[in-house]
Amino acid sequence: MMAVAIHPSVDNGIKPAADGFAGGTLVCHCAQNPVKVSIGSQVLHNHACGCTKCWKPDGALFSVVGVVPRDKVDVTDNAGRLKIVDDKATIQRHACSGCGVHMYGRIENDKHAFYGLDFIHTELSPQTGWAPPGFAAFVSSIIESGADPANMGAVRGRLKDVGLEPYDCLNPPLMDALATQAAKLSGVLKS
Ligand SMILES: N[C@@H](CCC(=O)N[C@@H](CSCO)C(=O)NCC(=O)O)C(=O)O
Ligand SMILES: [Zn+2]
Ligand SMILES: [Zn+2]
Repeated sequence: MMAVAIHPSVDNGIKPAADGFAGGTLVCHCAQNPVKVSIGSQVLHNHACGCTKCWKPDGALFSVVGVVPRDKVDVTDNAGRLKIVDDKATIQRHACSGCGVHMYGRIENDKHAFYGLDFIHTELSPQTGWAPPGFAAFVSSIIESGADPANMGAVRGRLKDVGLEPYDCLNPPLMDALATQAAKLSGVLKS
């Protein structure tokens, strides 16, 4: 049986991070005058994401998305074409209105555990050396985009085979960070 396709950067062999790698340029898919975003940091918490909101390349079941400090994100070319996909979402995804690619996602709520971090897709960069995805998040959510529920065993099996532990939310460290922030905001945990 053919292996389940997850995402091109996973299916074609996950490439390791390069020591000392400190960023690159994200380029949208427009053939002319692409939007370009300069990233001055290695990516953190990179993961495969099955949610309905993260940008996926054509034919992929998952996106690959990670975070960088928002002050390391600089739109250098054609910023005027960026539009916010859903300004009510926690993560405001700035997409190219020409090709639809999401260039960065920003959290504007300064009480959010991940405030200060922008979400990016490193596959948009010609540079190599980005930290690869380390786990798979929101795996069950691919069903919301039309994936066959009967195929979930095969999908989770394939993710495990390539070393991406499947979770139906985020991984334990990130879920702990969200819960810690909730406990601090409610006063249960003194900060
Ligand atoms: N089942 C929903 C889940 C969507 C969801 O909660 N996505 C997460 C992860 S995105 C990157 O890891 C999230 O934090 N979303 C906030 C937002 O998207 O603004 C679905 O699939 O839609
Ligand atoms: Zn574009
Ligand atoms: Zn997502």
